[in-house]
Amino acid sequence: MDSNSLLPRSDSIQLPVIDFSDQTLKPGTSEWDKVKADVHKALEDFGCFEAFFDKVSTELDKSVFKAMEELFDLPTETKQRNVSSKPYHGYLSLKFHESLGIDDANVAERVNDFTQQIWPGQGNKRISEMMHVVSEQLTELDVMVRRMILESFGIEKYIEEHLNSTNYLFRMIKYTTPPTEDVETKLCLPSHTDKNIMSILHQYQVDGLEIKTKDEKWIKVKPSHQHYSFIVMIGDSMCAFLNGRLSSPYHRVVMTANQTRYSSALFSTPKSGVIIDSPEELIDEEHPRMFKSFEFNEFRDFYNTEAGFTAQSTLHAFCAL
Ligand SMILES: O=C(O)CCC(=O)C(=O)O
Ligand SMILES: [Fe+2]
Repeated sequence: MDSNSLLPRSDSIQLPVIDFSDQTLKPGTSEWDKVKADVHKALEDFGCFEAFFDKVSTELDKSVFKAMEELFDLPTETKQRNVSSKPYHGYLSLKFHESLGIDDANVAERVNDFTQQIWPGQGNKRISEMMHVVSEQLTELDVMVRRMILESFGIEKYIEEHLNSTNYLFRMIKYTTPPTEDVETKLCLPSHTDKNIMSILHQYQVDGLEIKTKDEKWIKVKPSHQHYSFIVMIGDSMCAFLNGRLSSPYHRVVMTANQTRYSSALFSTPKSGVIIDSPEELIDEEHPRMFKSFEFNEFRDFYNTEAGFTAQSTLHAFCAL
């Protein structure tokens, strides 16, 4: 892996690749500042990038994949025990995908609560431990990227408050290909922006993720099919916090291969009660305030209404001034 990389692979619309594998990558070093500049540029251009992060070992990656197969192979009634008081946090089954969620996935007891839901009374120590470890490791990537973003906007003083304002949801997703020859209708997950702060996506061998570029073109994301490859993406809450200086990209999942696709996502999400408000440093004549301040649950509740769900941009419809 090339630590200096911001590589458009193969052609000009490939997502930038940024390497976070260097163990010595620490705030204050020249390497950190270089990666930070790459992160800022990639997020300005695409709202996302591919990260190389080899802290997640190939063994762990394989085990997580096997555990996901094992979990999704369980009877529907068993999976339905994964309930949550928060929307989109428990078991969901839609036409061409189903997902399971672990809230506070970087906290060992909470991951244990998840396996206790699935296997009441006994849990599953092996799966709890691996899901906890992978979530903890990805949390480090989330923290590095968010630290770099705030530094790159000169708002370092908010870093600790910002990092403490979120928790982590780990979601596992299984997709099946719609039985049709028509690529257009092979849409497994419709176009959306993520509502949270940041998302770290990982897929297991089968492609399908597409991103809409600023000039409204859908591009297929072709991550390098390696255990250390992740797509890091801005969510609406980060866009609002940054007064729109970085945008959350529209993305969707379209599958053409007749295969089952597994993916996982670590979502940093504002904690209940946290008010998302742009710092005054990001508001000036050239950048007038774009969004009202809001509490995340209100925003998510709006998304669950007809108006919120069908809006061209839920964020703009909810809190444009
Ligand atoms: O499966 C993927 O690659 C994308 C998942 C996604 O966009 C989501 O869960 O919000
Ligand atoms: Fe998404």
